[in-house]
Amino acid sequence: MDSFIKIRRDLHLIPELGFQEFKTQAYLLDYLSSLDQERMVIDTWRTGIFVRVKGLNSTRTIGYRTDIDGLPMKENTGLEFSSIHEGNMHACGHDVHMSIALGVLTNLVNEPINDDVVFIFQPAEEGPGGAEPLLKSEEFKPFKPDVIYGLHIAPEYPVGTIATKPGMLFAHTSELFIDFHGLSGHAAFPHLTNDMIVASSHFITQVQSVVSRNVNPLDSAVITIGKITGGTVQNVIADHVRIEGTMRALSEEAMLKLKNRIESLVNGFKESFQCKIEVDFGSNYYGVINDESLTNEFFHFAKQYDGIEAVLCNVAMTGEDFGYMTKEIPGLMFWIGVNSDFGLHNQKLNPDENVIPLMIRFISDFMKQ
Ligand SMILES: CC(=O)N[C@@H](CCC[C@H](N)C(=O)O)C(=O)O
Repeated sequence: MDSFIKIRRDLHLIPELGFQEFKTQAYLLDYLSSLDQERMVIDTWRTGIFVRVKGLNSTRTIGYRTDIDGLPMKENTGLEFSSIHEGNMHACGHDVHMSIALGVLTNLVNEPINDDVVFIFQPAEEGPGGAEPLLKSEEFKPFKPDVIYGLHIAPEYPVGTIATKPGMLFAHTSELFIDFHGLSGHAAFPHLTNDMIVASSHFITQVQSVVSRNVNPLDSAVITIGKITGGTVQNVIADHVRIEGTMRALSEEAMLKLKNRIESLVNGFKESFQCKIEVDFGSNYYGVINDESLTNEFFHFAKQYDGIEAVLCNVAMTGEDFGYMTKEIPGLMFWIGVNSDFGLHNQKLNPDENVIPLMIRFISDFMKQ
């Protein structure tokens, strides 16, 4: 088996949530210790790692970022190397991202190019967001690159396809947590209680009209509620419901509109349901905006590369805190096809591992050119 497919499987076994990637960090550091130390400068930041691979005659520093965290989801792939961390899964491909990063890094240590290349193993992409604090950290300062690249697996494309576009690739995002507090009591005496299941259900229905009625139809946005918790038993009225979701928008104005409308809806609901409601917008990611000239140069290279099909894609409503990096540093993110019947954040996501050696070769060659 290809050694980087083996690494992907090892990492797939041990998915960890944001800022708890201790075993993952230890695994990565252990692998790095097996390479020629003369060529590398390594530092850690929380559960992340920075590695500078020294070039032969460097005039600039190229950055390459991979995310390293998993999701709080139970895996259902049936794979022999399924997660041994019950309730956590690499369901967004960060195991594949890491193994590709290690492969490219290894190639550049063994066959250095002129420029320095900084590899960023970034924690907490799925939440609460590692990129923003990482960029502000003291540890990052000596590693800051002049340009930055990152990739993301795309289940819907075949292996060998690369998709990206200049300008906005991923949306602005904001998490959404809302707690409804009422009064519990006997199911038979609703008039003596304040039922938060009824209040929150109305809210969930009404919040959908924010996108359809308040956002300019030419300016896309999404509000998704992914989790509801509340109540204790079928015949007790619930005094607390928590809804958890995420909002996506293609402009900062539209995101502000979503937040303002939610605040006003909440104020109305407090009045109409006579309850206490707390809103928390959690972590917010800036949209991923690809640098035009880096994208064109990359596209030009990919178009003539044997075994790669480069396609222009549409902007996606996915979020990525790589957006904080492209805000500060000219950068490019691209999708890589992994041909899975099940999509991102699905319990059965099963990327085709042939993408790993192919992308290691392609990205190493891109850096070498
Ligand atoms: C690529 C991808 O799937 N990213 C995540 C980022 C989540 C950000 C945050 N936790 C949120 O839910 O808003 C995504 O869900 O798009």
